[in-house]
Amino acid sequence: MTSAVEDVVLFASLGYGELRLAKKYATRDRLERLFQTQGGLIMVDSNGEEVFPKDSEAGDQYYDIDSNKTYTIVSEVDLLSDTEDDQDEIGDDNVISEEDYLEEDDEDDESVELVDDETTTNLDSLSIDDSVQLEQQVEQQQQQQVEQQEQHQHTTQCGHGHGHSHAHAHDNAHAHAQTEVIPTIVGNESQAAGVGHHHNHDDACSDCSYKQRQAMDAHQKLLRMREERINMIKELYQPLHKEIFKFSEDFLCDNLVNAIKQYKITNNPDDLLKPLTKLTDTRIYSLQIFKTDFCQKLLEEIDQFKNSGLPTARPNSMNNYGVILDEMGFTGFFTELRENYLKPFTSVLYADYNGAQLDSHHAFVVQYKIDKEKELGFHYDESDVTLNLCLGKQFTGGSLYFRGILDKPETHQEYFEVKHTPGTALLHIGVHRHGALGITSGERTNLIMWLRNTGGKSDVL
Ligand SMILES: O=C(O)CCC(=O)C(=O)O
Ligand SMILES: [Fe+2]
Repeated sequence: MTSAVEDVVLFASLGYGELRLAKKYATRDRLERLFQTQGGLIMVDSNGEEVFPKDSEAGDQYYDIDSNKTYTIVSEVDLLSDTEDDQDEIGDDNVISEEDYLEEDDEDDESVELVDDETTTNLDSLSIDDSVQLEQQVEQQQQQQVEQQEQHQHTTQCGHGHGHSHAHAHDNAHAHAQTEVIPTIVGNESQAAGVGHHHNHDDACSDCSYKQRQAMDAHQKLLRMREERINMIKELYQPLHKEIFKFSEDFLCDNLVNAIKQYKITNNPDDLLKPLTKLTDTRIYSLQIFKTDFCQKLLEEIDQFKNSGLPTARPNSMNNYGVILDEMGFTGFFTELRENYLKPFTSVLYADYNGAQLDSHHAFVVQYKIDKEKELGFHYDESDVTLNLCLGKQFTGGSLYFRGILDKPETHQEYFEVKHTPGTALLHIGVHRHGALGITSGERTNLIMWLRNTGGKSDVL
């Protein structure tokens, strides 16, 4: 079942995220389903040349592609319908511009206007009959992306690339400067496709503009893409530690479980909060959640999953090498953790940030390696409350830093650094602005849960 890591190919779609997938799974049929390319799929290599599938004896159509390279997947339907204007609209929610941000600061105005810095995709002149033109357009697109990435790296030195982070998000965290900086909101697929904040969007569809409907179509497509990945993983993944997929209280630290039990009897918040350490007045807390044995097994399971070559989407718009635990089959596990073991704490600590009304989560791991991605730029999360738990392995550096809560300007001068230690979790407000410093050796894997209130909407990405 395991395939060497070098068999993995990166498939980038225009506007619908990226997937890592082993070559052996990259059949035309599979890719059409994974990318929901209605009307046909066009694959283009990094030189802008179209790659055509070849029939195999078994009847599948494979591509002659190289491991560790990136190929762009284009849907013929998207080529026909996308326009530059539509793409301009996409990504509007992702970033706070410097001007707006400073204006907000100067005027002490709570409302932040969001503007678009996202790479725009100019596809309106494409015709599927004209493959030469297509190649040129995709090549141009790729070139633009490379340039944007370089620009981003020069301005932020955070090296995330892939056009989802933003050139305006200056990362001067290392300087510990007292000057104000601009965080990026880090989202997941919906952010990448520009349909972020859909859970706040009311359902008055008859009032929706054409562009809003398009964003909702994009959201539906992302949901179908996720469903395809989950189905494929369910069908083909062979777990290493089957037992950890089913939640058990035995995985949890005793004093966490005991505190919750005691609180249920006494209803005294002091009993509940005993296992927590308050780190700042801005409400960052640390606690132990899982026993070491569970953390170890989860790390091994993540390695097993990555080596399987099954489809792996980026866990958020800024980290390239993590995995989404929900897609691996852990949704039930984390729902139980959220409802029965985290919500008691978030209800008491973060009632003013929907802590008592959490009904959804996005659970994933971020990974940093010295020779790949070392750090995470300055941002805030697409969550109400975030849990950040260090699983391991061995590393130096990689501390998390916090610089005030987005909607509380009086806290913006904060600079607080926390060293990650395996087994320890942090709880913080989602819009508490933060980033991760570069690791200086080894490998770091953290489990992140973005905890949210969606108002009962189940189709949140
Ligand atoms: O690297 C970390 O520990 C932070 C990750 C994080 O902030 C995020 O994924 O939102
Ligand atoms: Fe974060």
